[in-house]
Amino acid sequence: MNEYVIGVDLGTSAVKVSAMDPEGQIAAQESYGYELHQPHPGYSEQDPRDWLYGTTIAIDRLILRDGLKAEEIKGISFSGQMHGLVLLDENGQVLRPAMLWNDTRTTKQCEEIKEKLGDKFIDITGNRALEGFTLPKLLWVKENQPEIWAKAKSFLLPKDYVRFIMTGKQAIDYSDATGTVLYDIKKGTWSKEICDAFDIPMSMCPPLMRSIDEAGTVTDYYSMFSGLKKSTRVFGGGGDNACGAVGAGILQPNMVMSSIGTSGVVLKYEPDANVNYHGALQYECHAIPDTYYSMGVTLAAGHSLNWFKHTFAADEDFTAMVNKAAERPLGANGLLFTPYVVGERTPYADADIRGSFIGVDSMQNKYDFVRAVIEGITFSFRDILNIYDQHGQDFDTVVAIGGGAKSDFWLQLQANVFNKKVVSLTNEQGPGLGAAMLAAVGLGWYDSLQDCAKKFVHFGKTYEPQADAVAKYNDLYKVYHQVYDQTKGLSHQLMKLRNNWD
Ligand SMILES: Nc1ncnc2c1ncn2[C@@H]1O[C@H](COP(=O)(O)OP(=O)(O)O)[C@@H](O)[C@H]1O
Ligand SMILES: O=C(CO)[C@@H](O)[C@H](O)COP(=O)(O)O
Repeated sequence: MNEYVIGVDLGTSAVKVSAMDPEGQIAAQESYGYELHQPHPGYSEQDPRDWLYGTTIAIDRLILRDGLKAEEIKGISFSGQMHGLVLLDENGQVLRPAMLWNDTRTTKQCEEIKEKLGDKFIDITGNRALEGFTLPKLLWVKENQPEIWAKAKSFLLPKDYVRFIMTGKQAIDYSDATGTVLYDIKKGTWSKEICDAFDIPMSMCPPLMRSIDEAGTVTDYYSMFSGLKKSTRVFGGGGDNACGAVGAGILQPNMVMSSIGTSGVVLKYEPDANVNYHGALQYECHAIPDTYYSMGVTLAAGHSLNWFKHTFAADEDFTAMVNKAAERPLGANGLLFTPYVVGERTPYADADIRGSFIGVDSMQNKYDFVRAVIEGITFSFRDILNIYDQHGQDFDTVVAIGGGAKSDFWLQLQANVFNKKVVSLTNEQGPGLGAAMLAAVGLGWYDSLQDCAKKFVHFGKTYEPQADAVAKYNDLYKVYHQVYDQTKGLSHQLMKLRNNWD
């Protein structure tokens, strides 16, 4: 009989499920998309039931369309969009739409946290309080929706909610727990000091577990409507960036990951909890037991390109559009784009900054704009790489993952903008591969994630920096780097007007 694990990648635009065999071969993949709701500037919400239905339909398709037998599915694990708040009542019912990682309505709550705990907050959590994180969202609900807060008994993060419905048990893994900023990264427990400071009952924080540990098996109820066997073992899983790093083989400090999904991430493996970036980068527990990672986040990486396409090139094929942009000259005929279309996180934690096109010229065409968007997103990653440089962190290889790594042109562009060797993966599935690896190790198919990576992770093409392009991008980046400071005041004024007129 064949045996498979399923990696569920619960992303922002869609859920993708990948069935893998013990040799690391993909047996089948399915996905299911869902809506993102942005009812006001800064708001970003999804209905947790959409994640549940999407995941169940995608798994069903593995069985019904792709011919996997339910009894062959031995284990499931998850990669989830991080930080999103799913608030539950005493019966485990969802109390309001989930507030997502790119929801930036919580600036006031972040300031309150900073005022109350200052640098101590960074010492405890390894992070600054930023709008996207879970604690500020809890405080926002407490302040603005007291009738909902009164009913709230626990919270979960997105993938934990899906796992809860599958297994009937509430839990959160360490990698996602760090992203709540309610977690003491050095002690490895929920922080009583932070819960007490903001009057969050510790009983709301779910039990903690390791990413490779078993959370339970499939309940009668979920088995009945999903078609999965009750014996299928369900493992903790991790935040999407931790899983992305596992699936990209980022298992040692000389490698970094660059991920272009809805968000953009530059991530570095860290062996212990003591490296101090003073909150300039996020610091999180890894999905690999007892290790960590640091990262910087561009809030709208793929999202900027998606926005542009939906708004100005809705009928075009994505790949064809990117290929036409590749034919435009380097620097897009003098057009520069900053990808702050939903605000920014790293290096500028600024919910009110907005994007700009600088250098618009009547001789440019649509594909110059596409090229400028792609170049601008990549420059925002260089802003993050600068922080590593400033802290004396060196590395030689960038492993590229995410939707953006589907394009040869964008991979070469990354090598040229970063002036580093960029490596792609042969089976680019993003964090879903990492999630499947967590289940494979949880089942005991491998002793460790490092062992599993030898079979599951395959590096593909290498993109070397091209000297001429590197020099030109260095010059362009110097201009890009000034745009934030020079547009900040204007963006803030516009946001104020918008809010007043709302
Ligand atoms: N063919 C392509 N070439 C370049 N970029 C692409 C291509 N297809 C998708 N993308 C980008 O990848 C992003 C989706 O990446 P993905 O890793 O699937 O996101 P998420 O996990 O956040 O849902 C899209 O926002 C889009 O900008
Ligand atoms: O907020 C973060 C990391 O801190 C994001 O990376 C989210 O985890 C969402 O990721 P994608 O949907 O882009 O994969």
